[in-house]
Amino acid sequence: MVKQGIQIFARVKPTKKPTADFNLDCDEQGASLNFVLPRDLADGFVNNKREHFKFRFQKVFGPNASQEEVFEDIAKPVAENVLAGYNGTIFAYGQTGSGKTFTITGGAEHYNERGIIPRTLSYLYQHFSKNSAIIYTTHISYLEIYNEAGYDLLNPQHEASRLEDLPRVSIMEDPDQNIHLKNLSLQQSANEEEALNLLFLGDTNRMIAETPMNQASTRSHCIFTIHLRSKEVGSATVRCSKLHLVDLAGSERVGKSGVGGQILTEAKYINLSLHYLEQVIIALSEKDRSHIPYRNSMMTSVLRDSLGGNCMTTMISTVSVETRNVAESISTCRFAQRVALIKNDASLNEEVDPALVILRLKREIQILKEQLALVTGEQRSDELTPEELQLLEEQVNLYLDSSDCEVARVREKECPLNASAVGSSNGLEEEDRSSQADLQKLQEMLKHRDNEISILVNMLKREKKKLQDVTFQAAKNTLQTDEVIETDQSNASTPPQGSKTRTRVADLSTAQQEVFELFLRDHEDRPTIENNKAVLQERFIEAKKLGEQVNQNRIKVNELKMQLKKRRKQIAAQGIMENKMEPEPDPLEEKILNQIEDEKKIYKMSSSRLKELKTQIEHLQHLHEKMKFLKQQHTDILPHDHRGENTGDAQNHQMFTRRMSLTDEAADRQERRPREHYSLSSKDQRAILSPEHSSSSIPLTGDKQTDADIQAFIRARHSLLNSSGRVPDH
Ligand SMILES: Nc1ncnc2c1ncn2[C@@H]1O[C@H](COP(=O)(O)OP(=O)(O)OP(=O)(O)O)[C@@H](O)[C@H]1O
Repeated sequence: MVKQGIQIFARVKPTKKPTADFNLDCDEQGASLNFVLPRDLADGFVNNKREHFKFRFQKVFGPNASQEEVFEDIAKPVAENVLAGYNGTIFAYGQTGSGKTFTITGGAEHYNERGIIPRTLSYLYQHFSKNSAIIYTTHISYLEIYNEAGYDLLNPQHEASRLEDLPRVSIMEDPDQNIHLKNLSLQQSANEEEALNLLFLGDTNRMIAETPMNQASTRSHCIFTIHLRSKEVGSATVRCSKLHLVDLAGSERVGKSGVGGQILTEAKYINLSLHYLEQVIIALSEKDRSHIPYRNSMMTSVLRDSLGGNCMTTMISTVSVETRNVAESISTCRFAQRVALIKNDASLNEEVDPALVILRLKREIQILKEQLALVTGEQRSDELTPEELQLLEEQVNLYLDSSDCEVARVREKECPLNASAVGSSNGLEEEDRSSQADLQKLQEMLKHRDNEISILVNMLKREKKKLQDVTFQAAKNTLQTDEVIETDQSNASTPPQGSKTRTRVADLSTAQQEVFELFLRDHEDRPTIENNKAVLQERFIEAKKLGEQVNQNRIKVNELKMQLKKRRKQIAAQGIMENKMEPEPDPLEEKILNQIEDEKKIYKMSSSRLKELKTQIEHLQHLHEKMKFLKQQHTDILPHDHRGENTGDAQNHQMFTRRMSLTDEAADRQERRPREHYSLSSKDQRAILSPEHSSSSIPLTGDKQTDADIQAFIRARHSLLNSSGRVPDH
């Protein structure tokens, strides 16, 4: 709020006639207007009439001051305040013919004679066009107060008609003592041209008459008002201000005006209303005056804000320095001095856009209705519209995204126990996510192992079949050999070649037996593999169950969390409704929190068991890897064994040797197996297979290719044993 006295200015009308003695003094504080009245000899030599008069103003405009100068110094600052959102008033006061209309509206002859109204309009519209960031709306009203009656000068239907035909304006007052003018039209003007047209229309309708002192005397008070509404783009705040530009009727005394008839009546009314104006001014300038008689006249009622109210007001005293008008001029200056004592309280007229306020209130009502329904448990009977559904979805997402931390913080302040529960449930979520990933990994691993096991079982089946074939072939060979022996025994002369053959047959028979034993032993591995497979399946089933359990836990915890949020919302809404500052402990909320804790315990147990299972499954996987490697070795050898079947004794022996090495390794792997059934002692085998052992000591077949194979096998075996840290005994 700005506390400001009414600014007073004086303007001296130029004159061609001889003038009274007056001068203007200017200093830093303003200017003063000095009058020197000549001593009237008719009053006698001895009289105490005052001869010197000095009046101070903000500024005094001499006879040569231009309209532009007056506008710049008086109207422009007021217009700027109006643009900033303050109310403003400029009123001209002076006797008839002193230049009030010339100053406010301007002369009719030259463009340069444009007065304050057209110049202010021009200034405002120029400002609007320069500031595109602010939206301005301008309305104009033009009120004439003639003989204490108000008329709307801007009614387009009554253009150039008689004053009586103009709409009558009446004053209404609301309980807050705000004045409203009924029937006064507000005409919107989008640009300067439209505003000037309105000014011209109003001026045409004004009551003008010829008086002895002014050929075109305005016989009424006229108030031209610019209503300004400004709003920054994107802002909800609106500024509304008014600028009253007032041209008062002449303030001369009736006796001096030299009029009669209707003009005399007018003069009386003018004098009366100016008298009331003076009374208001005196009342306002006096301290501790409780009652200000604004209601005495229409003019003071309308200008109520401008005089001692929410307005920045400026008065222009128009004076004539012609000798015959000096007394009136002094009277005008005296009046101005009193006006200068009045202090106004101008405040920024800012308000929130009513349309936006309505929108906001509607939203608030909707939210409150929803909260009420939530608290009272009232159900909506109608279905939600798609817009409502979308809005709800957005709100829920927004709440879930942003409110967790906020809620946690708020709850932490309210109850540390709750905060820890929320925090722990967040931790639970993280654990849950990592366990889910573990579970998935384990499931994949189990699937993989399962496939491997079935491949191994198939391989074992194939091997079994092949060994059966080999056994069958060996039995067949034995039968044939027996036949040969029998034939040899029946011959008296047995060549040395025959005894050699028998020895070979005996060797072959032993090799076949070893192969058979190997088959049996390999066959014995099957239960181990089957057992491992069964254990793996068991673990898999358990892991699957636990996975489901963990999932159930997670769903349950989420449900409980939703319940918790909903409950807290209800409690908060209830608190708002009942205006409770502190939230009371809620048993239901406690119950939900306990349930969350229980679920958390179950979850932790399941989670740790899943970890155990993971270790076990990894161990089993390791065993299977080992078995897979051994079986792979076995499978690689088998094709050579088959070659042995076809190529005779040497290949059979090679097969035997390889089988021996395999058996040896299998024996080491499976310590539980008895070694007695080997046809060669373990020591003998090692001696044979040791790399240090000279190649000549290894029983060779005589076939170059086969012998090379045997040597390569021995080297490979040795390097394998070395890499696994098992160096054979020497
Ligand atoms: N400063 C000025 N410069 C030139 N001419 C002026 C000046 N002031 C007034 N006049 C002229 O004096 C005449 C009377 O002025 P004006 O009509 O403005 O007086 P007024 O105070 O409005 O009188 P009324 O109260 O009777 O309406 C007009 O012809 C106007 O052009």
